[in-house]
Amino acid sequence: MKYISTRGQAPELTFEDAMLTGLARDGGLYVPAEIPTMSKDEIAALAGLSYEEVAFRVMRPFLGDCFTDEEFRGIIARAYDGFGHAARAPLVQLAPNHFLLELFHGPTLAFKDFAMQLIGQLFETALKRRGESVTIVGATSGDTGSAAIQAFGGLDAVNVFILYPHGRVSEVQRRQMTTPTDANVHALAVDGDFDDCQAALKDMFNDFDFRDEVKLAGVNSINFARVLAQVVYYFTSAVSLGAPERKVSFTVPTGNFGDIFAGFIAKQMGLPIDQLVVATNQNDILHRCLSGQGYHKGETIPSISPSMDIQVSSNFERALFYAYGQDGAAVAQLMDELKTGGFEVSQGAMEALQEHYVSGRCSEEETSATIKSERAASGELLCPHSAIGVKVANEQRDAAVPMVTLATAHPAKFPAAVEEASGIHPPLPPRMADLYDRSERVTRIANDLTTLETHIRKHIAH
Ligand SMILES: Cc1ncc(COP(=O)(O)O)c(C=O)c1O
Ligand SMILES: N[C@@H](CCOP(=O)(O)O)C(=O)O
Repeated sequence: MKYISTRGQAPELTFEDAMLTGLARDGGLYVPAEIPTMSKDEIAALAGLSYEEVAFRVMRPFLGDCFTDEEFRGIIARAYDGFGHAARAPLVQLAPNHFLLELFHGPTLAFKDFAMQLIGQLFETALKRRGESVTIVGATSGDTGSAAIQAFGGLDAVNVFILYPHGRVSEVQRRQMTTPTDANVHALAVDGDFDDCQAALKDMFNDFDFRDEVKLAGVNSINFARVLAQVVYYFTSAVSLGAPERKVSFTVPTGNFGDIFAGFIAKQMGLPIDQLVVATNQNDILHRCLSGQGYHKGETIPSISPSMDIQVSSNFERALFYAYGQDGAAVAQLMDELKTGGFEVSQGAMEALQEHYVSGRCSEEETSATIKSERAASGELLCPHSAIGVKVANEQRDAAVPMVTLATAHPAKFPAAVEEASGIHPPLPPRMADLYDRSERVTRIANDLTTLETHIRKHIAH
């Protein structure tokens, strides 16, 4: 099993090397050279299995011979052991044929834990075997950072630096990043927005001297292992609703396009997915693009769903790669045009995108109204991101096909917005009830590559 870059100019790597490499050296993202498939019988056989067993069967073919079966089973078991729900990703019914997939029962209360807990264990196993260490730098709009700090905090072979946009994450998200006491994790509050943080991260990967000196690694969804772990819950939920005999649709609150792209991978593997619905907030570049208006950056407007305040959606590059028939040169050209503002999608590629994805947008008012109305209708208290999913799903869905909307975070991560909309203050789970009492450790830092790299070098050394 080999991994290739979306820009076609980087060396082909094994799963483990691609995982430890992060961004490809040509600036692209790694994808499997061929997507493994599962037969109808293999999918049907997943019914009734534990989340961990489904995870093993779905992900195993992507790993090649990098990990033994025994190693991989142990990794999966440890990854999901700390989840607060026996089903890991339970489905609840909102309305006839509309279901919510609760992805917020992990240690930091967001879907990121599904992948981050797994890759924490994968990194630890691989690095120990190799006798190597790495420097992880991550960019976050709030949830990736807290999940990474939780998963990698205290591990011997990694230093972790998380760049988050100063003043643009919720207080719970910030505290989850700034209160852990492990000496190997560092929260950096960058003067800028999430796109600035993600651009700085990619610039570090493209600065080969720095990259090689600090042994840079990435745990954002630029890392295919992150996406792979998220494929699993498409299978568990679809199978519990009757797949492979029955088609199932999914609506995904979307920002960096990693979660919905995991749905695309599940579909390519053979899972009978009808619609994959991209739900955006007011930062709706993806919705505009999928509606045929080209991909053009605008200003990021802060919203009550801050984790989705994104303009440059990293994994959209992977979607474009497949839409352009795996033409790395065409993707490289589009990404060059993006540096100066945006690009148009060719007619053929647009048709290919629209074959797989539909989209919708949700305004701030509609987000709040959905939190309120869904609480009244089904009793479910949604976080703002999940509310965006529910609103767009209701607009797009075919009543005859089961729709699964992904609930990507716990409402307690965004208490102000949820309380304002519903009048209900969502409490933090007991295990983190003292979050507001813990002291914070954070460095405020300029959005400047040299400053960031200097800071990282200095703190690795110490
Ligand atoms: C709570 C929440 N919902 C949705 C998203 C969007 O997911 P993706 O970036 O994979 O599109 C994010 C951030 O990525 C998030 O943190
Ligand atoms: N919403 C994300 C943004 C980064 O996404 P990733 O999937 O590429 O890590 C966040 O919470 O940080």
